Amino acid sequence: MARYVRIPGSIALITLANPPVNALSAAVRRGITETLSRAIADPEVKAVVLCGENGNFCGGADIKEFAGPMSGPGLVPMIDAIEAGEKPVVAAIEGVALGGGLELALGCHYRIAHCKARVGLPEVTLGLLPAAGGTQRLPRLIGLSAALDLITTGRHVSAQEALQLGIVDRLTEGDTLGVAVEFAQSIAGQPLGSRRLSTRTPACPADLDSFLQGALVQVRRRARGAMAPEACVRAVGAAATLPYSQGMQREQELMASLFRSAQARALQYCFFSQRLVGRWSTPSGARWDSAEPRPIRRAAVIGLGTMGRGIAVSLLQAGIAVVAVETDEQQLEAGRRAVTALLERRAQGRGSEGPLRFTTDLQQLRQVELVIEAVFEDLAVKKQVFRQLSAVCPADTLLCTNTSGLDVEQLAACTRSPELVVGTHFFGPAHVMKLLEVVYGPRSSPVAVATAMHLGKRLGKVSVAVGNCPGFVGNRMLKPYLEQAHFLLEEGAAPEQVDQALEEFGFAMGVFRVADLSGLDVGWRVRKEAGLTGPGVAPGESPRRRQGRRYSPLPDLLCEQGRLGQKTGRGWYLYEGPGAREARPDPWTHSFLQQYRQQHGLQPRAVPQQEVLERCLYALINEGFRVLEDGIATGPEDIDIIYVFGYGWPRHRGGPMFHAGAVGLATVLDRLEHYHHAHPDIPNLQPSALLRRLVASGNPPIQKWREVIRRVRSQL
Ligand SMILES: CC/C=C/CC(=O)SCCNC(=O)CCNC(=O)[C@H](O)C(C)(C)COP(=O)(O)OP(=O)(O)OC[C@H]1O[C@@H](n2cnc3c(N)ncnc32)[C@H](O)[C@@H]1OP(=O)(O)O
Repeated sequence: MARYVRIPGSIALITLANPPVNALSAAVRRGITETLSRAIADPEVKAVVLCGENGNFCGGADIKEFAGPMSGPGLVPMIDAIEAGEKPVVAAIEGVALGGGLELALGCHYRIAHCKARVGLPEVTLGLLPAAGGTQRLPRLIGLSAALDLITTGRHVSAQEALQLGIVDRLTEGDTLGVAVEFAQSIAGQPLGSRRLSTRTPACPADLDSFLQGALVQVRRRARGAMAPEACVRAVGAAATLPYSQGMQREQELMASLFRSAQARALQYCFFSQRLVGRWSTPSGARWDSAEPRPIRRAAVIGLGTMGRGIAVSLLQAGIAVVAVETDEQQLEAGRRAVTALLERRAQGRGSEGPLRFTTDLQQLRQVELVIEAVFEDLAVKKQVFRQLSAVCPADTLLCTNTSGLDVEQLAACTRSPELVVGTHFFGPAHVMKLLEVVYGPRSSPVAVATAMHLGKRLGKVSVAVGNCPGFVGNRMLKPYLEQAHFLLEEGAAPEQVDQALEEFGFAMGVFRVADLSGLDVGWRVRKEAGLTGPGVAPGESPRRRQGRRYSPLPDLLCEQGRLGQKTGRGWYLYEGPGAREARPDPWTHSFLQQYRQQHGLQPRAVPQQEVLERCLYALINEGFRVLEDGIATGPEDIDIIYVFGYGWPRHRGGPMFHAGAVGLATVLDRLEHYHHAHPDIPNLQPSALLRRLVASGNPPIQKWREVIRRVRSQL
């Protein structure tokens, strides 16, 4: 679908028409090919302007087509034909020119962009590379170094940066199309020569080999195990060393190695899942398309600890006025300094922020439309805060709790309007991390859920609506994962061995390095409150059994030794000193584990890497199936997005539930049965009913799981 219009002054206008983003589907490619031939054949036409309908130039190739057989004209010959033509083609870029959309624009001889447009080659984020000449033309236009940055990160570039880099020739604040048409008239008949980017020689760094080597090291570090970034480096490297036609051949070969890869499938699944979670629904029938969010202009944050500070910054940056509340002047002052410093650090190049007020007086909340409570993670303290909030805030104020797993309904019960209470589980640092779990309680109203989900979007977060249970989705699933890691230490593994297996799988940090970073005392406090350790434990109870199941006291024992992680300079690992970050294996930990095993009569064994992965990951996945059975998450995509955006699950592996499907559900079931048989005292290894049902249903693709989930839920 591309429209063709002849406009006065010998200009042909070709408009891509495939809303919402004019993706280059087979029909659009056909449309461009045909209309371009028409323009070339028409002797009256002296120049062509290419634009997109609906305020968007083009969002790239149609990702939905990737799963099926490719049909219609290829992108490469289509773009080559534009570049090789004798009539100048001007791209008029509004909205976005991304991926194949930018490659199309690079095949044009001139590019004129609206000042609010964005361009980029985000193929790497889909497990691909820009294989319609992007890896060959962009370096020839802006130099190897800048092109490599854009292509390996996939970042979107503002129109201003695109102008500075030389990607676009001119910006306009007004009528992009009008400017492009006028420009096309002015250059009609001029020689095209080096406007054909394929004829240029790219500007390269002096020591090309070490530059490319350095780039490979960098991309490997950034996304461990991801194939596409490496392929991008190699393709861009080819632009520097080979003539254009051979570079294009290399680009095609590298693309062929990626196109049908499991990683590309996983990343494209993430793309669509990220959008799917926005179309939320709850068991009570509330839905994204029927519940109307309330506008939020003024909000309050209660508690200016680490999380509260980040939440306040996030709100302010979204242009929302914030009242920041602390209990006493000293804490308030500390909060004020921290928030101001964060805002200053992030100020450069950002838009205007909403006004900010600090107070210790809850009466100042009479005007706010939404409150986010971010006090200490203690139910009694939070209940007290909710009682106070309910007394001072207007009755229609939405009250949110930032908790990582406490019961939202118990807090709602402390208020006069329980239907206006939801959980907003931010991830730290809250102004950086992209995930927001929006937790609806049994009484949360559709408008409350819709407002929190909409707020998350305004804050630039990926929001996922989840049900109310201890730990919600993310932390609930984390528990069996952590538990397995501790059991593996008891059985003979070392922390660095477990971490290495997980890091080779793709996590940025293994479980023990993460624990040291976040502080071992966090979990210790939770376990004490749950009566698993400390004074709440019944006298005479075995240290390795709690509540009728296997328990590992290892992390408690470390805390009792004052080993709380990085902040104390020692945890599972040893650090240079308190606050230092480089983790070193600690002989103390090894001998502590040895003594522990001896004390409990445990015969250490060599734990294979595969067992580390299977037990940690499959225990987590198994809990994911239970989360689905219980209706806490609506579909596997919700879980996967939570894990990719909040828990460092490697994106190129799609998320835990996608990974289970990729490994094969029957395999996951088989391995869980095997491990449960070997460890009958670990209930988390017992395969869930849903997993069994999915296997019995013939291992359907993940997109079909929801049907089976509905059946299982209806029978429970
Ligand atoms: C032969 C192989 C060649 C590959 C080269 C390529 O071009 S690969 C594709 C490269 N392009 C991209 O990665 C861009 C992907 N899209 C986006 O980043 C964003 O969608 C956007 C264009 C920046 C627009 O963002 P916005 O927030 O405004 O909207 P949504 O993201 O919600 O998108 C609206 C709907 O459009 C669908 N969609 C977007 N891009 C594509 C695409 N390239 N192909 C197919 N569909 C696309 C998106 O899925 C949304 O659909 P819904 O059904 O409404 O969820």
